[in-house]
Amino acid sequence: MEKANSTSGLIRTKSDQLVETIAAALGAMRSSSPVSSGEAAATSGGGLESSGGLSRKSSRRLTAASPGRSGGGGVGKNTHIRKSRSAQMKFDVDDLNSGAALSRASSASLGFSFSFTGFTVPPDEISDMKSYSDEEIPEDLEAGRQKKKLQTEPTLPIYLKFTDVTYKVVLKGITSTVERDILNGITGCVDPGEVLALMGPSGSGKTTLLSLLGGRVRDPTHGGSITYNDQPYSKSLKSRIGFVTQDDVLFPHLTVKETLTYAARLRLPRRLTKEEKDQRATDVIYELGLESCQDTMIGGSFVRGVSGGERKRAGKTVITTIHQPSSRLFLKFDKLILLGKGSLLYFGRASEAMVYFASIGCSPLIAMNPAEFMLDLANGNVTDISVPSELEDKVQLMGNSRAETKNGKPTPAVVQEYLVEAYETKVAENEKKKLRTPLAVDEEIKSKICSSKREWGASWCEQYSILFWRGLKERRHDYFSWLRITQVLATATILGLLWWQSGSNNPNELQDQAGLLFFIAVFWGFFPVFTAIFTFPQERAMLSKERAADMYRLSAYFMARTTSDLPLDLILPVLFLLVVYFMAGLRMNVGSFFLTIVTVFLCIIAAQGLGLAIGATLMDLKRATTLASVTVMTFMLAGGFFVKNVPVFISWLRFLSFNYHTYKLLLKVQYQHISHSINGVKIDNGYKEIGVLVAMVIGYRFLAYLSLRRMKLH
Ligand SMILES: Nc1ncnc2c1ncn2[C@@H]1O[C@H](COP(=O)(O)OP(=O)(O)OP(=O)(O)O)[C@@H](O)[C@H]1O
Repeated sequence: MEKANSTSGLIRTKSDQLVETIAAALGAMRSSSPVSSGEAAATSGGGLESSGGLSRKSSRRLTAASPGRSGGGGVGKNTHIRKSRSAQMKFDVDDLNSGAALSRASSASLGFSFSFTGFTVPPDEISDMKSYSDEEIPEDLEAGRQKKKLQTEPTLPIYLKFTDVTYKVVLKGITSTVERDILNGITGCVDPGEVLALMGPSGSGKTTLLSLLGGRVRDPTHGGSITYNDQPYSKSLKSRIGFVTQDDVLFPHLTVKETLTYAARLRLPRRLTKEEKDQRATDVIYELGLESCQDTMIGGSFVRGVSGGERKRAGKTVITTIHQPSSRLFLKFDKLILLGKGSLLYFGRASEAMVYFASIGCSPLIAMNPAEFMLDLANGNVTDISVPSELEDKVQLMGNSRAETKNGKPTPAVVQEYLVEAYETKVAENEKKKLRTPLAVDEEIKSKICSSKREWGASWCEQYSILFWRGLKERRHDYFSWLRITQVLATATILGLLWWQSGSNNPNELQDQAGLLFFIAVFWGFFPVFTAIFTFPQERAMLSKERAADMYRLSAYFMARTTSDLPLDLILPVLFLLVVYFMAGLRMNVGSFFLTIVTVFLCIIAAQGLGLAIGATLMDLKRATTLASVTVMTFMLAGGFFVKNVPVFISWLRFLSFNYHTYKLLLKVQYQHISHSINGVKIDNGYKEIGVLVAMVIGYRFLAYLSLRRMKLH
């Protein structure tokens, strides 16, 4: 009993925290302009949605709450599942202007038809949700204007059925391996225009079920059947499913408008023109009341959500997890699934749930919100709940044993057992029978689900260009980072002063200059590796989210991401060499200067390739930086400056070193007219070095691409 109480206590605490978070966010937003925890619009699960209510999330990683997860947590192997918690509330114009409405952009109003959403505990005082019919146009009463009705694409209706869904994880210990059942045969269905709420105590399996239904866990360990319009999951569904996760990732440096516009351009059907897509994004901004903050950057943290009512207007199929809805909100749900320890305690119309529990002898003894009542039941906490005579008999029969707790009430395990059994015997078979009846839907609708053809919102070139510009915009601050420019210029100046007007007239002077050239080869081989390492691990969550929704091809993303930094990669070494070259008095002719720039540029993009490959392969910054530092150091040592008489068995190492090839090329550019060998390094025609560097530029990138291809989407 104590356990049960503490669980519901936890839920209440979350609710309280949420109220505080929202209050704080609203307060902050009224006075500030940057979009932070409450002011922006989201594209999640790859789409956009307008809504009539406000949703908010209070972020919590599933891993934090769910013991027994391995690594970063998740379901099955390494699959990460995060969950969204948001609150639905009625908001006023003030809230809108302050950006409170930003959290309502989710997955579908740009025409996507299937949404899985996570909601959090909506505080009773503020939660309310109005459901709209397709014909209704929500009126912004306080602003005294009628909101423009959002134009949306015709929605493909999706009837989702799931029968006997089971899921287990294999927990590998040091000595033994145990299988743990997470879901034990869950059956239910949800139709277009309906909202199905998943409820249950923490750890009851809501997120796991949500992820399975959303096609996010393609794991052979799940059993039972999940069909969409009577068809199994297919790739074509990817772009039709919006999946709003707890810590939805967005680019913090993009503005609200940019975020929505890029999402619209990538996700809306190809038959729409760019202008029409942009217009749709603008409509969503107005619909959400985000006009005042459309040009504000999203910032670090962000809240989002969706309104079930608005989704209904779009005819979408919605599944959401929710912890503790208010009575009013609870009654707005069409269907409800109540889970307890992975078992189904109730599936059916939300409005009939109380009647069902009364029919099996469980009713509240005090006035209680239905959601609270059901969570207490699912937790096995029957303190204020009447229990059927069967259970009472059990307590009496067993005295102080298994069935009884201190105050004469059955234990949570017994309550749970009773509820599962009651559902199995009274309802389950009937529901399964209903689900076996084939749907009376058009063959065309069915075939759309079956099609394994993916529908891209834009051609490869368009995807490339959208992602290229999005990348440039997102990183515009890094791009013109004065810190980076100062770092490069300061290093260049110090080098220029140390090698001030150095000559190449005698071996000593040559030796000195060779030292400078080697440093240049090391400097421009070192930094690019370490900056490139961050590229993919940092964007992993975004990439994973957008790829799971089939927003673009990986190759388009990869090309855009690896080329959008190139202009800066050229600007910085040019600035550097302009300072060093002339201060140090290197070979004064245009050709040599130009070739030096080209050589350094080749070195940079080869080194970047290595960084990208390491980052993409390991996807873990700590491990990646460790590996990179060892590699870069090895390449530097094998670079031909520090040690000349390398033992034969290890001499091959220098051919892997971009520092070595760059150094050789720089020596050639400077001294080919003076000598055939400088400082122990032979000067030849340089083709081999160029060839090797070009091979590194391409080869490392190819490796990075392959690693990304293998990356699991979640
Ligand atoms: N990959 C996994 N390895 C081990 N245990 C797992 C794994 N995935 C889920 N579980 C366990 O399965 C149970 C159900 O997890 P799930 O996240 O689906 O619950 P939930 O109802 O969404 O919980 P919450 O409301 O706290 O987010 C938890 O006890 C969790 O620890």
